[in-house]
Amino acid sequence: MEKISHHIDSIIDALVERGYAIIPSFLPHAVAEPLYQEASQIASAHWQTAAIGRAQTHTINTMVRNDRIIWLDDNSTYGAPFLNLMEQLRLAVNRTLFMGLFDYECHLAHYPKGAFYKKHLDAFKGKSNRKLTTVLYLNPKWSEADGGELVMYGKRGEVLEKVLPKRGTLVVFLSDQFVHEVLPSQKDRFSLTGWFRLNASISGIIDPPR
Ligand SMILES: O=C(O)CCC(=O)C(=O)O
Ligand SMILES: [Fe+2]
Repeated sequence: MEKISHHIDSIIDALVERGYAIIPSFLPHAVAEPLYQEASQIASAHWQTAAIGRAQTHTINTMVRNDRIIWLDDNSTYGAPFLNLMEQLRLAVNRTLFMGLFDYECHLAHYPKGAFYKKHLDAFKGKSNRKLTTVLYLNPKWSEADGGELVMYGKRGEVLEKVLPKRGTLVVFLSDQFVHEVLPSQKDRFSLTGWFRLNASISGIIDPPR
């Protein structure tokens, strides 16, 4: 508990300072292991091909990404402790940064050998209610030779960070600020990707009543 609130404080400090945070060993082994076991045992038929965009712009393009996903619902027993931590993060961000984060959506992602996700932004300014992205890695062992790094880019296209998808590492960033990509993975790569969102009715599509 002590450790988690300490992590949440460092995430908030890093968000204020540079718009993103990378916290190795954020998720305790006892929470990561059941999630990993669950994810790695789900039969391949249950995973859906990941799409790009939502609703009208929902398209499947395997040239851009070819990972596979499963949305996590609130009833997931193995997901509950993680969702609980994200709720603590949401409340702390709202309390200190007044971001007005309303809810959190999250999916498991499986990148089989050779899978990647080319450079993209998770949200376009004013066009999406996704405000803050989280990525949590579940792989018990990962080395540089396994590839699959998350690469984050700065405003001039420079590389800001290359993150190895090691178990327990949490990455948090402002969804409309950082272009990023997942380099081809040399082996099965499991993660949880989520987005804190504004209430859809106040995300710039419909003006709130005054
Ligand atoms: O798995 C990662 O490192 C990043 C995934 C990602 O960029 C996404 O799902 O939008
Ligand atoms: Fe992304």
